[in-house]
Amino acid sequence: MPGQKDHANLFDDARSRLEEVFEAIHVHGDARERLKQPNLAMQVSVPVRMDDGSLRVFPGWRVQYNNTLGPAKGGIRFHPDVSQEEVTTLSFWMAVKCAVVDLPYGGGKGGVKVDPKRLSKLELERLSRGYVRAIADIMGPDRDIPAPDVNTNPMVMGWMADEFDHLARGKVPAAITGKPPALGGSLGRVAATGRGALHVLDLWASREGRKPEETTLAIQGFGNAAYHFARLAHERGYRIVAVSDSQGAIYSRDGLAPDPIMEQKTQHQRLHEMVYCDDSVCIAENVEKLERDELLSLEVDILVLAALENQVHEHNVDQVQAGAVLEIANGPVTSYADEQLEARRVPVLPDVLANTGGVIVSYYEWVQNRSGERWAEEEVNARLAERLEYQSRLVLERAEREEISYRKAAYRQGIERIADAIQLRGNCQDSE
Ligand SMILES: NC(=O)C1=CN([C@@H]2O[C@H](COP(=O)(O)OP(=O)(O)OC[C@H]3O[C@@H](n4cnc5c(N)ncnc54)[C@H](O)[C@@H]3O)[C@@H](O)[C@H]2O)C=CC1
Ligand SMILES: O=C(O)CCC(=O)C(=O)O
Repeated sequence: MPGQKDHANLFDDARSRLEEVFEAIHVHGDARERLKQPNLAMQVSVPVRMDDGSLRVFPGWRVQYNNTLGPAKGGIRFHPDVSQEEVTTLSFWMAVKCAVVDLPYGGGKGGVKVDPKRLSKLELERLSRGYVRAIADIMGPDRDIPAPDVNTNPMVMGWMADEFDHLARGKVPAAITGKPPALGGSLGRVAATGRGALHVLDLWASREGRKPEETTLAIQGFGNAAYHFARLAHERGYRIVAVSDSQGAIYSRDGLAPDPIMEQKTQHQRLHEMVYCDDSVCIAENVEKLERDELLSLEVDILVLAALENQVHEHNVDQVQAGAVLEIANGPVTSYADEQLEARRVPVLPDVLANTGGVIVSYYEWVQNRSGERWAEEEVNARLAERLEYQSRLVLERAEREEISYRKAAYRQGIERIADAIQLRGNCQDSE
C-alpha cells in the first residue's frame, strides 16, 4: 500500500511519477537529469490599460519543458490561481503527452494570473496581445507554439495570432494553434479534446465488454473539453447522470442532455439552478441540485474529471465510488490518490493519453498552416481517430502485458521516446 501522502508542491508531485518509470525502463543518467527540469521558464509582466484609464500589471509565464522531440507545444491559461509552479507542471505534462501520442513536439505551457471574468472584452484583447508581445522572442513555429487552455478560446488565439503577425511583419499562422478557422484554424479543433477522450473511453470500454448504454458518467467541469465530450458521449449512448461547474452540480438518474444545459449556460443561467423542466427547456426529468464536490463521490461507472488539477487527493480519494476514472483535465488526481485507486483496482485512463485529442488536432493545424492546405473536418476527425486508437492500443496492451496501471504504461511509452531521442542526439555522457 502506498505510504507517502500528497507532495506539498504540484511540480514535485508530478515529477515523482518519473522515478518509477526511470527504474522500469532503465533511462540513462543524463536523460534522467534532463527530464527533471524545464529547459526554459520565462516570467513576464503584462501591463494592461483598463477601460477606466488606470493601468494594471498582470504576472505571466511561459515554460518550455524538454524540447528534444521538437518545438515546445501547449496552451495558455488565464486564471487567478496561475503560478510559475503550475505552468511548469503543465509544461511537463505536455512534454509527456506529446511523446505518448508520438507528436514531434516538446512540452510548453503559458499562463497569466488574472480573473478574465472581471475584464471587459477590450481589456481581454489588450491582455492577450500584451502577453504575446512579452513572450514573442521565444515563440515561433519551430520554437514554441501556444494554443488554448482554461479560459482561453479561438477568439483569444485569433488576437494573439494577429499580434504575432504584426511583430513578425508577415503571416506566420503556424506560430499559434486553436485559431478561428477564418484565420487558419483547423476544423475540428474546438471539439478535439472531448472527441479524443471519447475515443480513449470507447476503446477501453469495448475491450472490457462494456456497452455505452449500460454505462453511467458523472462529469466534473462543463467548459470546452467537458462539454464536447459530454455532447459526443450522449450521442454515443452513454448516460450522463451528473455534471458540475465551479459553482455547483446537478444530478438526474434518468440522464442529462448536454445541449440544453449548454444553451442555458450561454444565456447566463447558473448550472445548479437548472433543476426544472418546462415546455421551453428540459435538460431531464427529476433533476436534483448537488453540492459541487458531491459529484466526486457518486456511485457511477465512470467519473470524468474535466476541470482542473488536484481534484482527487489524499483527503477525498476514499470517497470516490466510481468504477473507473477518465482524466480529461491535466493532473486531476494526485500521485498519492492515484496509488490508492490503483491499490483498489479502480482503473484510471490518464490525462497524458485521454486528453491528447486537443494537441493532436493542434498538430494537424500546424501541419496544414505549414503546407498551405485546408483539410475537411471529416479528414481531421478520421486522422485523430486513427492516431489515438493506435497509440491508445499500445498503452492498453502494454499495461496488460506488464501488469501495470494505464498511467504507468503511458508514462513508459512517452518517456522511452523522449529518452531515446535525448540519447540519439548525443547529449548523454553516461558510461553505461
Ligand atoms: N481546451 C483544451 O483543448 C484542453 C484542455 N485540457 C484540460 O482540460 C481542463 C478543462 O479545460 P477547458 O475545458 O479548456 O477549460 P474551460 O475554461 O473551458 O472550462 C473549465 C471548466 O471547469 C469548471 N470548473 C472549475 N473549477 C471547478 C471545480 N472545482 N469543480 C467543477 N468544475 C470546475 C469551470 O466552471 C468550467 O466549466 C483543464 O485541465 C485543461 O488543462 C486538456 C487538454 C486540452
Ligand atoms: O493544443 C495544444 O497545443 C495544447 C492543448 C493543451 O494545452 C493541453 O493539451 O493541455
